[in-house]
Amino acid sequence: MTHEIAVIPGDGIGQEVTPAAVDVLESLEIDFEFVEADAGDAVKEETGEALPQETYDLAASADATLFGAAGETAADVILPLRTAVDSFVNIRPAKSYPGIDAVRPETDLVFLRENTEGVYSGIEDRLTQDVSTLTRVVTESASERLAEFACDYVSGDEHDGFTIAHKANVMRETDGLFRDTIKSVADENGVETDEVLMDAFATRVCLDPEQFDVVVCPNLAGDVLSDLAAGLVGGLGLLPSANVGPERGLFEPVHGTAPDIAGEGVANPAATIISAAMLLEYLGYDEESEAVHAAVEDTLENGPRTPDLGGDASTEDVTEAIIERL
Ligand SMILES: NC(=O)C1=CN([C@@H]2O[C@H](COP(=O)(O)OP(=O)(O)OC[C@H]3O[C@@H](n4cnc5c(N)ncnc54)[C@H](O)[C@@H]3O)[C@@H](O)[C@H]2O)C=CC1
Ligand SMILES: CC(C)CC(=O)C(=O)O
Repeated sequence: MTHEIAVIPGDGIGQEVTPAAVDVLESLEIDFEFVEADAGDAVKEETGEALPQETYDLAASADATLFGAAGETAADVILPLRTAVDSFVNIRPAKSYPGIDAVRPETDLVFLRENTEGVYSGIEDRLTQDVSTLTRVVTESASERLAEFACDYVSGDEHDGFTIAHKANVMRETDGLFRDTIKSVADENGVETDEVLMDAFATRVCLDPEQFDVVVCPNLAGDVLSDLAAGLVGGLGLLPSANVGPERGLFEPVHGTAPDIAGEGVANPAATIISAAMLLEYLGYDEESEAVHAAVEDTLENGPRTPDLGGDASTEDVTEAIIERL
């Protein structure tokens, strides 16, 4: 069966790391049909639209989407694309790798980030010159859907329940509803949970990441805390993500367009290639997914490495090394 994969490189290093991940997927003998589409700052400059309707429609109908990054228009691109695939959870693993210089080499975390609401709902107003407001939306139904996914995710021997990170001591109604709903679904499913205030989490995870495993968070907290975890493991070039919906998924590195290195051919492709491994797993290619993870891990450990990891290799060198190992 052919799977249609939408490929949306976007801007900056998205144009470098996305083709690298497609090369890796193409090197596997899987019947994928890749369809490329535009989104981001460059297409907005040309056409006036950051997310052309045909790109949205492609993501909404493809079996899976591989996305790179968008620049200033990121919110106008990635948020609707996440909606296009009905992805209610953003899975963000943050782990350190042997051979990589990391602040906390013992880190092995997975963030399950609520992906549809919170402060990302886009309800913002400028009431007067002096006053602007933002409405934060939290629903029981979205929290339940995330909790059910989290319960499923931790079933099996690998995990002992999950941690809920929130700020319900201040945002009593919104984070209170989030925390209470998730806890109640977990209790019904016999899944163990603990909870932590997200500010305390930020300190504790830096001091001792091993006390955490799977962390369920509201949307913005998941974004910020996973970037923080990137700092513990060696940088944003290592953090992949999967936006998962019931029928489709969108896979993207956590990083942005990296304007400081864009165009130099030295962006670390690991985050996007690991995102492609998550895409393979989502579509049921478990063996191929494991092989890609293993090839990336071996390359990270033994080189070549891009400059962000202390090496002097190019994006292309690293991609070729991963493909050779495959
Ligand atoms: N999902 C998306 O499309 C996102 C887009 N952005 C956009 O990207 C632009 C730049 O944002 P920044 O805050 O600078 O974040 P960024 O993630 O683009 O870069 C932060 C730092 O990490 C480094 N970095 C990131 N990815 C790397 C990689 N693969 N290899 C080596 N080094 C890497 C960059 O060189 C930079 O020093 C902004 O316009 C922002 O709106 C930011 C985050 C996510
Ligand atoms: C620029 C944002 C819309 C992208 C981002 O950082 C995220 O939500 O993952």
